[in-house]
Amino acid sequence: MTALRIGIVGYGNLGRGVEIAVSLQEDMELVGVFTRRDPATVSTVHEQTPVRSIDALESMQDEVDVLLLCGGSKTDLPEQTPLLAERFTVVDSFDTHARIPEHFARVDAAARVAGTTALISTGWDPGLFSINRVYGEAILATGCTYTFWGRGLSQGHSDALRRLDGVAAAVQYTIPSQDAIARVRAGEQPALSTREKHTRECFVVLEDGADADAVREEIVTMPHYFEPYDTTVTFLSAEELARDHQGMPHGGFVIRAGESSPGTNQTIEYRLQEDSNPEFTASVLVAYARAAGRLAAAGEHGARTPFDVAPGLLSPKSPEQLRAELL
Ligand SMILES: NC(=O)C1=CN([C@@H]2O[C@H](COP(=O)(O)OP(=O)(O)OC[C@H]3O[C@@H](n4cnc5c(N)ncnc54)[C@H](OP(=O)(O)O)[C@@H]3O)[C@@H](O)[C@H]2O)C=CC1
Ligand SMILES: N[C@@H](C[C@H]1CC(C(=O)O)=NO1)C(=O)O
Repeated sequence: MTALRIGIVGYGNLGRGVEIAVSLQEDMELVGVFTRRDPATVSTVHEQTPVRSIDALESMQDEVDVLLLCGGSKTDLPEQTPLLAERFTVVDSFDTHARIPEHFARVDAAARVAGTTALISTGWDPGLFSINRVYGEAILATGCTYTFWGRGLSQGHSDALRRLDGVAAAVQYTIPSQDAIARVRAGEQPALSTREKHTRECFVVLEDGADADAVREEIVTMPHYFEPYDTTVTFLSAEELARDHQGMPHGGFVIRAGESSPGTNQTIEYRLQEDSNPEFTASVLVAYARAAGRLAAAGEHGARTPFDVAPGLLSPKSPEQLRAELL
């Protein structure tokens, strides 16, 4: 069987994770990394991984089956996904939840005209957690659904910080409210506002001459990312960031607490615990790359979300093997 030829667009935490994840797949091969920076300045996990300018994609349409787009959701993917969907089958991890409908529409328009396949918002949230929220609400029609993240490093929120003028480097940790979790687990089915479920802690290295108060204000008022939350901002040196904030663990869980009949309680829970958020997310993207290749081969054109992708398409096993081994 011909290996699925994968291209990585954008080489940061997620791109590095995809490079590793692809190397573990027997049915895939990595064509290379495509970056907006000078390729000579980008060092990869595996020294044999080719690194090219993103411009090289212009002439490589016939050399890549699926592009995995590893740019940031704040500013990269809104531009890159629809543009690259004009010529390639693409998979992204777009995670600005409030903007997913508009992202879907733009990518879908490009992919339909081009006759390509585009899977958007794959990952774990949006992604695996989204799927479990749908399962929960479809199965337990009466009930409440809750999502809690962390304590861990959100890549999307960290990326959003790094895009601000005056910010040289930054990370963001998401902290769930233990009181909110306790109330949910006690079966209260509480109505919880966004602010009551999580707080956000930002650690920011300023560029020389940057105005700390102005940066702080930009952060805490940032729509969708920080404005709906109680957010703290701590400024530190590049040395402190490198010393104290290297790991990228994360995780969380989705709970659907409901009733199948009055007084008969049912609970569905799906939990993730990640030593490395980027490596886990990359593993999800690579599984969806397999699905995207199959959907493209079947002539399924346009944009799709994880809601639209049958689980079996993610597996390297054949439908016959799945029925025999995992059903
Ligand atoms: N759906 C989900 O569950 C999840 C989604 N995500 C998404 O993944 C996105 C990417 O996260 P992450 O990989 O951590 O972001 P990074 O900031 O590490 O990388 C984003 C882009 O920035 C560029 N870049 C990386 N390093 C440098 C550098 N040293 N100097 C200049 N540019 C650089 C790269 O593009 P280039 O090579 O072209 O310069 C890269 O693609 C997040 O924004 C988030 O939206 C993440 C986790 C979970
Ligand atoms: N998209 C998130 C994945 C999860 C984590 C998260 C958060 O901490 O706010 N929201 O969704 C990420 O970029 O890490």
